[in-house]
Amino acid sequence: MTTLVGLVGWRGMVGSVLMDRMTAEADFDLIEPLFFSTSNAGGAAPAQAKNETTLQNAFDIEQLKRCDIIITAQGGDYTNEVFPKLRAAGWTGHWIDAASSLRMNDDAVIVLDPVNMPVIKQALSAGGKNWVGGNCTVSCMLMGVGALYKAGLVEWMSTQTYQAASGGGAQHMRELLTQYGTLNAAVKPLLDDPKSAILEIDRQVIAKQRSLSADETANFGVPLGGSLIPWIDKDLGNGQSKEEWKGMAETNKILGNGSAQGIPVDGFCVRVGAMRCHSQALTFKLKKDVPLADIEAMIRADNEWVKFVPNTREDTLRDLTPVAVTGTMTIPVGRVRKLAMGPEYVGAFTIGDQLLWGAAEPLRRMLRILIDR
Ligand SMILES: NC(=O)C1=CN([C@@H]2O[C@H](COP(=O)(O)OP(=O)(O)OC[C@H]3O[C@@H](n4cnc5c(N)ncnc54)[C@H](OP(=O)(O)O)[C@@H]3O)[C@@H](O)[C@H]2O)C=CC1
Ligand SMILES: N[C@@H](CC(=O)OP(=O)(O)O)C(=O)O
Repeated sequence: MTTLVGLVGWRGMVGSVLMDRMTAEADFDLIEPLFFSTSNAGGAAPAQAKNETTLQNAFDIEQLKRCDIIITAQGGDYTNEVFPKLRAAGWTGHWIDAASSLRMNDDAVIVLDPVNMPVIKQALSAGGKNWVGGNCTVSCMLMGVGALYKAGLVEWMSTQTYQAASGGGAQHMRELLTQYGTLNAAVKPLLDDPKSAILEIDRQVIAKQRSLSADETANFGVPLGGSLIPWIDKDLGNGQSKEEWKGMAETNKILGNGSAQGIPVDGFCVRVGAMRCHSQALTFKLKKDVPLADIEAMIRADNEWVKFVPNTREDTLRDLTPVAVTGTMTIPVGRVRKLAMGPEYVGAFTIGDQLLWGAAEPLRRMLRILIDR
């Protein structure tokens, strides 16, 4: 019998990327999809529908209960509301989720199978049913440099992130572009005049940034275009942002090290004016002095998506930017070099499309793991 797979959140940003990937990989050939909506129940399901061509109400527990597997990119509020009701109603199917709500629950696995297939398999054989995608920066980082963790070489890691507007969602991307447009328009006559003074342009830009309307900063709270914001997600009250906290908690959970202790991972998470793709500068303290050639070989051999970028200006400019990576499954790792602090200190820079490896792809692959069993 064909597996009935409920899809919730399929038209959102993560959901659309998921749909594209499922279509590209012919996943729909293997399942009977049942599409849900929080806003358009009774409407027409997308073209990938087969027998079930009407959108179901995403809050209808009876309809959800029909599914063998539910895959959701609808968001944390939806998960918080529906998941407990569904389990309380006796549903024993597999729940695959992009939201962070259930991530740290003991009965949930953070799925990133190229990195933690053994953890997934162990949970599967123990009857695990809850599968959650990791935080985008964590997943992309581990896809790039997971080899060093797997080899047991990492004593600690510090990460400084440069996270794109898309991490906040569609409205954040629109807001960033609107701000860039407003700033450009404010100085267009001066820009068009090659003889105009750059400091006058700068003065007018900063004046415009500081006077942007509330509408133009409704999502980020402050201007991002031509600026940056060194805080992402909630304030934990101990000086750390929640995004920064996830670095250590999720890395160790993904690796099966447990969340309370494990390898120290910490740093600063920063929103920058990139459209899509999260970038990060990594500092490793390794447990021993490992030759750079060995580090390169380990990173290159880890998985089929990682791309080692030689540490030259030319290679970096060509292959190690969000513009180069957006929309691709490639995870480049470059700028790998020993740092001045000593031979065990290694620096690296990596980028990942946070809508692909950072969100949709680990979910899609978990679906395939369940179907292909
Ligand atoms: N953005 C990111 O980089 C990442 C996001 N995630 C997580 O994934 C989840 C979903 O995030 P994201 O995809 O950004 O959320 P979106 O806001 O893009 O989509 C969520 C839902 O909003 C509804 N919606 C309302 N208006 C529109 C519209 N105009 N176009 C499309 N959908 C609309 C849709 O529900 P309906 O069809 O029912 O109306 C849709 O499923 C969140 O939990 C997020 O934390 C995880 C990792 C990375
Ligand atoms: N917090 C990420 C996006 C995200 O959705 O993360 P999480 O899945 O951990 O809530 C960002 O803003 O870039």
